[in-house]
Amino acid sequence: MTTSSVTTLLKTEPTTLQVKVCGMREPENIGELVALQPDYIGFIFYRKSARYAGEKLNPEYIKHLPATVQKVGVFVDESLETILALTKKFGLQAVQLHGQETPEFCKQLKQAGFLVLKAFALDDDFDFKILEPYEGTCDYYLFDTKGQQHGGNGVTFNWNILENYHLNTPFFLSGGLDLEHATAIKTGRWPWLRGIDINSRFELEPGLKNISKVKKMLTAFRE
Ligand SMILES: O=C(O)c1ccccc1NCC(=O)[C@H](O)[C@H](O)COP(=O)(O)O
Repeated sequence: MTTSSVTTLLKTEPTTLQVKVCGMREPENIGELVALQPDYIGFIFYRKSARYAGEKLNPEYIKHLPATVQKVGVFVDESLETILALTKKFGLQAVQLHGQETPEFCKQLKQAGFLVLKAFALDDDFDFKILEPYEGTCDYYLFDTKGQQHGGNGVTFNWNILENYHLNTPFFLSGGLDLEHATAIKTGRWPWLRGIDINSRFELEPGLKNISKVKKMLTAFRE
């Protein structure tokens, strides 16, 4: 098989979209979510977030969640030292970076064995060229909506901008996703889309998810 046919295969082969549920912190709520077997569960370690999980999480409880769900720590311009300490404390397999983290920083975490999602805040003027130095330094990009907060703004961006995506790193779609978007996302207009990230549109209050609503989204992506 030639390099170009491998590339074509990789870009067009249908894949099941993965689902990440972000902003969890209440033990019972976490237990109910994990029972639904999402692909990823996200804990926010950014103090200014309304979903900051930090001290609320019991490290032993989080460490021993079933291995079927990958645990993601969400950080904003945090030091490498702190990220490494928190991943160890809570047994996290993945890190999601929502600040101005450099390609070198992402690479260090990837080389340390973590799955790395680098988030970018998109608006209509976003230039995907700025992602070029990040190629090969992270596992996924996470395309979120540019807003007042570093994340969790609850607003979608104009997905038409994704037509300009020209790189080779698969990405997660994020930013204000709700049940009503499931069909449009699944129609698969974006060859490099590998998953979705849901958060505030599935909350009863910040940090507490509406489990039956999350279940509907998971079902929509698995049928
Ligand atoms: O959710 C937050 O409060 C948050 C704060 C700072 C950095 C990241 C944050 N969330 C990260 C996520 O992965 C969210 O799911 C993503 O931003 C989308 O959130 P939403 O627009 O509420 O669906």
